[in-house]
Amino acid sequence: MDLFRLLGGGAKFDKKRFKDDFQLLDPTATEPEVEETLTEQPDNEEERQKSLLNEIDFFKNTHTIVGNNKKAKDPKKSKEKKNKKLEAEEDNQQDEEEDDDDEEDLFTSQEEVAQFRKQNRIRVYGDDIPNPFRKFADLSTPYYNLRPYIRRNLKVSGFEDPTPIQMQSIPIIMKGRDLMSCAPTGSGKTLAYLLPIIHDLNGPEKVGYRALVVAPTRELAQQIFREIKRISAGKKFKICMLTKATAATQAQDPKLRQKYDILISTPLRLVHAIQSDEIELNRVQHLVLDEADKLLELGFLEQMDEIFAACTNANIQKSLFSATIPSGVETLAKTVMKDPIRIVIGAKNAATETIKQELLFVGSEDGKLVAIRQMVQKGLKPPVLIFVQSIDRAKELFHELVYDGINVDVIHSERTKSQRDNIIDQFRAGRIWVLISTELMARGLDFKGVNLVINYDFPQTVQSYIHRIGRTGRAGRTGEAVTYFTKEDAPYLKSIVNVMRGSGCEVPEWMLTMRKPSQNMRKQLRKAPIERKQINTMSSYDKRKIAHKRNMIETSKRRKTEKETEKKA
Ligand SMILES: Nc1ncnc2c1ncn2[C@@H]1O[C@H](COP(=O)(O)OP(=O)(O)OP(=O)(O)O)[C@@H](O)[C@H]1O
Repeated sequence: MDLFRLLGGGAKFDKKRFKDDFQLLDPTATEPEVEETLTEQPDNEEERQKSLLNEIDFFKNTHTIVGNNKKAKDPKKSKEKKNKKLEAEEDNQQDEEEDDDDEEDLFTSQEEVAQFRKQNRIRVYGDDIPNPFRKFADLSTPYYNLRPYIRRNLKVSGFEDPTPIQMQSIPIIMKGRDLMSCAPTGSGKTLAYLLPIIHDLNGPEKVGYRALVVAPTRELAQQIFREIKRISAGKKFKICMLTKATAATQAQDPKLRQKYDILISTPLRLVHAIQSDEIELNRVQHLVLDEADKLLELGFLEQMDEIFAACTNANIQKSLFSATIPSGVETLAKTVMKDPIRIVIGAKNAATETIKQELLFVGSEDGKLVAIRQMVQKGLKPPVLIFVQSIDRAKELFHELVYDGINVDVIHSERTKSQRDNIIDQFRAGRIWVLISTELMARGLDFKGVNLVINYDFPQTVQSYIHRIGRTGRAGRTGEAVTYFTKEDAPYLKSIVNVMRGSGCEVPEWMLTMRKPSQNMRKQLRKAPIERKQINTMSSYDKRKIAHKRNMIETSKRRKTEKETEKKA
C-alpha cells in the first residue's frame, strides 16, 4: 500500500483506515498481528521466514506472524478478560504448582541440561553454572520459589514463555553470580536481569538504594524505569530515575535517599550526583550495566570506574548485558567481576535473524536522496527509522524530507528533553511515521512495530550496525534493514557482509570476495565518520514552491471528492 502517496501534505494518521498498522503501534494493544506484510510475500520468502522462525522463535509466537488471519482483538476487553482469568488462575495456583512439580520441570541429568541448552542455542562459559529453567511455571516450584506477584505480572504482560537469555540468566542471577550476557537485540534481556533482581529485593526496605541499573542514554533509562514498574507492580518499591531534579531533591533531604530501593541512571548524571554527595551507593547489592559494551567504551569508561568505586558493598553482584560484547570488552569486564559466568545466545555479536538485511549501492551522496525518494514513491510501510552519522546531517535530511510530504521528524541530542520525550511518544503511538535519528536511538529502545531501518549513512562499527538494525525485528517479529553505501564506504563493506551472512541473509557473490578492512582502517572509522557532502538538493525557495504546489493539488483533490460525495447524497 502506498501510504505516503495517500498521506501527502502534512499527513494525518487515520486510525480507522489504517487500523492494522495502528494495531501494531498501539502500546495498549494486545499481541499485534502483522499477517498483511507476510501474506504479500512470495511463497519462498514465507518458507524462509517460517524455517528461520522455527529455529529462533524465542517468543513462540510464529503463529501470529506467519499466516494468521484472525481479527485483531479489542485491547480493553481482552485486558479485562485477562485480569478475570488471572484471578481465577491465582486461586488455583497452588494446585497448578504441584502439577508443575509432577511434570518433571527440573532437569534430571547434565546431559539433559546440555541438550536443552543446545536446542535453545544457549552457550555458557564458567564454573559451577546453574541450570536453566524451561517455563515460567518452573520458577514457582520450591526450587526457585518465585514470588507469586512477579508471576502474575508476567502473565499480565502476556509473557507466556521465557526467551533463551531469560532461561539461563535468571537462575544465574538468582544464585548471586556475576554474569556477562550476550544475546540478540529484542530478545528480552531487560526482563532477564530485572526479574531476578526484583525477586531478590523482595519488597521496599527504606535502607537506601539496593539495586542500580546504568544505561548509556536517558531514553533507555526511562524505558527501563517503565519495565521495572511493570514487573514489580503490586509491591511499593521506590524507584528513582536520576535526573537533575530528582538528584537535587535528594541532595536537599538526605533522609529521603533512604526511602529508595532502585536507581536507574546514565553514567554522567550518576557521577555528578556521586561527586556532589547527592547519592550513596554503599548498599547496592545488584549492579547492572545495560548496553555494557557501550558503557565500557572510552567515552564512558572513566565514569564507570567512579561508579564501580562508589558501590562499596562487598557482596555486590554485577551483571553485564548487551547484544554485542567484543572480546576486548570481555577482558576488561572480567577485571571488575568475581568469577563471572558468560552466556552467549546464538552466534556471538550477530544480528537478529528475523531481520531481512540488504546493502544498497547508491553511487554518491546525492544517490542516497534519490534512493530514499524512490523507496517513498514505491510505498514504504511505516514506521521507519533512518540513521545518519551526525546531528547536522540529521537536520539536513529532515529539511529535505519534510517538504516531500512525509510525516517525518528528527531526534538528536540537541533537541530539548521534552521534545525528545514527545517525539518518542509520538513515534510509539504511530503519529510520526518516519523518524530520522543519530546514534542516540540505536541502543536498547524498544519499538515493537518498526518495519524498516534505513542506514542512510554507513555505520561506523559492526556493533553500531547490529544495534541500529535491531530496532526492527524485535520480540520474534520480522523486519527489514537497508544500508546505503557509496564508493567511499565500499572498503568497510565486508564487515557488514560478514554479519549478514552470520545471520542467514543472502549476499551477492561479489561481496563475498571483497577484502576485509584492515584493523587500522576500522580504528580510523571508529574515531571519526567519513566526511560527506552536505545533504541538500534544492534551494529552500524551490522546496517551498514544491510543497505549495503539492498542497494545492491535495486541496483540489479533496474538493473534488467532497463535491462527488455531495452529488451522490
Ligand atoms: N518472555 C517474553 N515473551 C514475550 N515478549 C517478551 C518476553 N520478554 C521480553 N519480551 C518483550 O520483548 C521486547 C524486547 O525486549 P528487550 O527490550 O528487553 O530486548 P533486548 O534484548 O534488551 O534488546 P536490545 O538489545 O535492543 O536492548 C520487549 O517488548 C519485551 O517486552
